[in-house]
Amino acid sequence: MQQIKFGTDGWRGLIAADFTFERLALVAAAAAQVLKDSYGQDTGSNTIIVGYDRRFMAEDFATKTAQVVQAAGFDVLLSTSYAPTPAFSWAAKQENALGAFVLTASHNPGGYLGFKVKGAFGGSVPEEITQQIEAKLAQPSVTAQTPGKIQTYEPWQSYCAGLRAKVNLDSIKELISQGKLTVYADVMHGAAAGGLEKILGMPIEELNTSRDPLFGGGAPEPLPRYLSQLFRSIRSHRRQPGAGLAVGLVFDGDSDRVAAVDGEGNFLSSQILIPILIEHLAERHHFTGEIVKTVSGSELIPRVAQLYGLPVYETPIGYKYIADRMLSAQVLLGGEESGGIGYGTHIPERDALLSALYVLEAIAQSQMDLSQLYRRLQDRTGYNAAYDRIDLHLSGMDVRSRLLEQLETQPITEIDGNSVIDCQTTDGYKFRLANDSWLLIRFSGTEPVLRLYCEAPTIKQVHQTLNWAKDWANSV
Ligand SMILES: O=P(O)(O)OC[C@H]1O[C@H](O)[C@H](O)[C@@H](O)[C@@H]1O
Repeated sequence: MQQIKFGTDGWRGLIAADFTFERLALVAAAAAQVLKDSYGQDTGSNTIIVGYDRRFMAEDFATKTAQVVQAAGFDVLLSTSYAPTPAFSWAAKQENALGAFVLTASHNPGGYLGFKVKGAFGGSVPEEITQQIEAKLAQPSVTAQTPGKIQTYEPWQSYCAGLRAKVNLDSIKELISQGKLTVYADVMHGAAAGGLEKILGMPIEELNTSRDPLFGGGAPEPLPRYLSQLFRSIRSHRRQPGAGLAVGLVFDGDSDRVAAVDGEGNFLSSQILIPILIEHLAERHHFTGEIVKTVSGSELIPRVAQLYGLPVYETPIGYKYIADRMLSAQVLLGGEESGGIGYGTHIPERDALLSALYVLEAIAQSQMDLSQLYRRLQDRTGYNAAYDRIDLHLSGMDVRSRLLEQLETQPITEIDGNSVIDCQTTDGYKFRLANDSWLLIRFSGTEPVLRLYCEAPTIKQVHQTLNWAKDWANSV
């Protein structure tokens, strides 16, 4: 059995092996107490929201959580259905609660469940708080003399109303109802199911809608290898005579990560969506504020920010760092490579449905396909680059130590024949190369993998550099 440890966002574990009712009870009781100590004074609240996604027995684990939290003397608002994680972060803030516990393992495969802790401010709690929770696990749980109350909570209504208020839905709905735009939403069997239709109030083409706790044998992660049905749908749309614009929007298992497929059938990760969204929000909404990116974010992000005179702030990888910045500075948008994008107009939290709505608004108001919007940005900035990432599975912690030692003691000065001109160590090792490219070598904080990220002028160069890095890692 693995030790209970909070990773980049929450505690995750294999159902029945690590993630059991018994261990969940310990974590929930400790986390409730820590939320009270951290946010009790400011909120004057004694309430915790408990939400869940569509994973195997997620609602049962949520009910167990609610019972434990109630027994510890807290009032609970227990969700009446699955909903996106950001809906529960939103609820924590709207209901002036101490925070929210969300039973979700996000984009991980079906064998996993997890416990995310959101604070009263409406986002993931910082590391100090998860460390306090871990420290409390060793102490015996307190049972209050007077248990709290459990009430039910409908999570969609307030959340959808909040999102509707942020976008011009009419322009989107008009285009859809005139047959000029077809919207495909791949909800990957996850918690975004039904979301866009609820917000738009009209049918769209939703894929992988059914609840499938095994996620079709894959994982609910917005990566091209899991999106074959979406690619097929867009291809067959293109073959229809007089087909209008089309877009595929992709949501991970708990709807905090987003990706898209353009009308030409190209996959657009958040590396491309973030620049498109910055342009849209700065150009058409006239929003200002800082752009927050992580070290793995595309170089196109600062180039587009520069077009609008927007300052850029860079953090290590993990949305918690972006959320922290959103709490202390005026941020327009904070986004990361893995698909999480959040907005200063909303909560300090990634929100895939809001991102999808802004993408739809950009298409509706420009009447352009995402591929055209991307190409135009490349022209405007003069920056054309390709990007990819590979994850290498590590056989054990000793491999990790060996690689780290190698990186520290034998600095890399040349990569596949290109000299290294700079090495940044904010998070992992980021090498800038003489041929206008960069390679980031970094250990994941959530899985036993070494991540290799690369951006270079052509996809061929990207793959050459990644192959070099793979060989380097395998040779150590
Ligand atoms: O690369 P990793 O350390 O595995 O992190 C990958 C991702 O994990 C979680 O989903 C975090 O909430 C994200 O902020 C982070 O980007």
